[in-house]
Amino acid sequence: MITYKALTIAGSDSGGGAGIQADIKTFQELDVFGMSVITVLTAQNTLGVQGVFPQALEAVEAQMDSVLSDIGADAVKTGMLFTADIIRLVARKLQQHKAQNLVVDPVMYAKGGAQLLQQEAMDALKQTLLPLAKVITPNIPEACAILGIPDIHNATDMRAVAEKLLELGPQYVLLKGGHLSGTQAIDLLVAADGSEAVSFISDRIETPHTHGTGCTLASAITAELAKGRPVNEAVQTAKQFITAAISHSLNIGGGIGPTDHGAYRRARLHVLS
Ligand SMILES: Nc1ncnc2c1ncn2[C@@H]1O[C@H](COP(=O)(O)OP(=O)(O)OP(=O)(O)O)[C@@H](O)[C@H]1O
Ligand SMILES: Cc1ncc(COP(=O)(O)O)c(N)n1
Repeated sequence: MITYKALTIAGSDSGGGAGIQADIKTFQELDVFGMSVITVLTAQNTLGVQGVFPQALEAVEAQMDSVLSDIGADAVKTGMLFTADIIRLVARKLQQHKAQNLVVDPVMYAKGGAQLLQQEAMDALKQTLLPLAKVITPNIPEACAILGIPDIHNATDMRAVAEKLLELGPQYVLLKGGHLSGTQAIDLLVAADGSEAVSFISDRIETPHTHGTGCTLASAITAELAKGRPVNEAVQTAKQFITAAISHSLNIGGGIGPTDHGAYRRARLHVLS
């Protein structure tokens, strides 16, 4: 029986691999009831982003009020928010509804390069949303953009970048190393309470089909936090989930294909049977 509830506040990806669609699939696969607040509609496929249509602020506010005033959420994730006004509204409503277990994925660019956060929205992200987060999950280019520093290119520099991000107020920073080269995909978790940094390491899978990996990882963390798991355990399960999904990524469409959100469950069923 599903008893835990998670909410994603993000953009819709018509292609189904990232955004709201990836998040809801991930919640379902991890046995958590999924709900959504759609901030932006994107016309998107494996080839790129063909259109970006921000929703009216009233529409975003009404969705948040509907869900949080009645059903509530054990954990909340934010993804593509696009404008400073949407970010400020979302932050205000999350505080008003006393949202718990907030995971902020500071989405800035799609894999194909399309801009998913307006340049002038960076200050709003830093000042209003990041301080509310339990966990933030930047990739390396996003982390460096937030800090206003040049991109880093090796895993040893990740610790300093992640710790600098803690100064912006989140309780944990999970810095994703998917954009580095090398035979391993290394993510680093650091905590504001001073506990030991932890690395989550998997073999790097050779595939171009990684559309939506960041969304999927963050929503898997959110699902596990909704169940009451500690952050370390939530990230560990999420890393297993995304590694399985990338291992079975889908060569559909003519560009960067999505991952298989069902792979983690199927692997576990296989082991259990
Ligand atoms: N080729 C790969 N093989 C194995 N794991 C990977 C690979 N690429 C990314 N990952 C893992 O996938 C997760 C997402 O990392 P990534 O750095 O790709 O995020 P992202 O760039 O934010 O994703 P997106 O662009 O989809 O938002 C991390 O756990 C990362 O280590
Ligand atoms: C609506 C939406 N949210 C997030 C992403 C990032 O995912 P990716 O970088 O894998 O394209 C995206 N492409 N679309």
